Amino acid sequence: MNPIARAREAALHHPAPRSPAPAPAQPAANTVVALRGAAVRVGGRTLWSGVDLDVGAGEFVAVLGPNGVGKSTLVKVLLGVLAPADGEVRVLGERPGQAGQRVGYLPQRRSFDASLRMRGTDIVRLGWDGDRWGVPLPGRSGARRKAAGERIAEVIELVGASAYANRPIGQCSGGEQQRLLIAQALVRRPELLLLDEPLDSLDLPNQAAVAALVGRICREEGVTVIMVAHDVNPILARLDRVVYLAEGGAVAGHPEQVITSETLSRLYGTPIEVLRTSDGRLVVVGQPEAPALHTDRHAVPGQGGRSAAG
Ligand SMILES: Nc1ncnc2c1ncn2[C@@H]1O[C@H](COP(=O)(O)OP(=O)(O)OP(=O)(O)O)[C@@H](O)[C@H]1O
Repeated sequence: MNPIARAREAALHHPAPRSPAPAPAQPAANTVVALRGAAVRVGGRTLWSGVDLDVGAGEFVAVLGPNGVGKSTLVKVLLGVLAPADGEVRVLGERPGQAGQRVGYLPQRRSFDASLRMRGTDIVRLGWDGDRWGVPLPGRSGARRKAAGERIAEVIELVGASAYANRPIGQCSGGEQQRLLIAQALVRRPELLLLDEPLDSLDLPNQAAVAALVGRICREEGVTVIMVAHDVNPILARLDRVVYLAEGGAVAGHPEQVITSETLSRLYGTPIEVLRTSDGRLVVVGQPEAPALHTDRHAVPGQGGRSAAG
């Protein structure tokens, strides 16, 4: 039986699993993110439900799925910006939004006007004291300023941005801007870093460079990373696990186990084919779009499904 026929057979006869395996009742001690039976609703529509997920300390996890399935919305739930409609969500042992600076966040791509005079260091500094702009610091403000300056320089060095950090941000390339924004998210030494499509809009060399940087931050700095990704390939070799979201739930596990024709066909209830190119890249064919009107900034005109995993 060919892969499509096998997938169709599996999709017809085995309903999509709501979770990859029976979840433990309580998260393990080193669990950074835990979801139990979580569901999310926006605009009166349930995006996903019955999601069980554990992310352990120091893991590098990608959140994948078709456009509009609710990947960014998962990040908003973890940030505490949006309450889950059902189930339980814990971030660093607390309710979402309660862990403060222990969580760093890089939103979906922002572009800077070429004429913006703010320097890279100013952008990084916003991550340190952006919430206190204009408010004089009480007491030992000189010592605090010095500590802030040292940490900002340290994190700029960490992301390899020292050479251009004093340049106006609008004159930095997309990859340089992204490194500085990652530095901004890291400046308060978060234990968990939430990155929403940080590789989007970057050319291939910059995707590889930023992927390597995030992998290094995870391995060497011990930061747990959850990255929403449109294409898994640039980070595939560095990932501990992937989470594929679907309307009916989620599947999490090692990329080799999850990104398969059988698993994705079962999850989405429709035949999906996963192909591996000669250079090891994964290509997902036939992945459905979310069942709602959605402005699809990733769509390629004339294609029925995505041509890259994610
Ligand atoms: N506040 C809101 N009110 C109504 N609908 C919303 C709201 N926020 C998000 N949505 C919708 O929810 C769906 C999921 O959005 P989300 O941005 O999480 O998807 P995504 O998987 O990250 O998509 P993409 O890959 O295109 O970035 C989309 O259809 C979006 O239009």
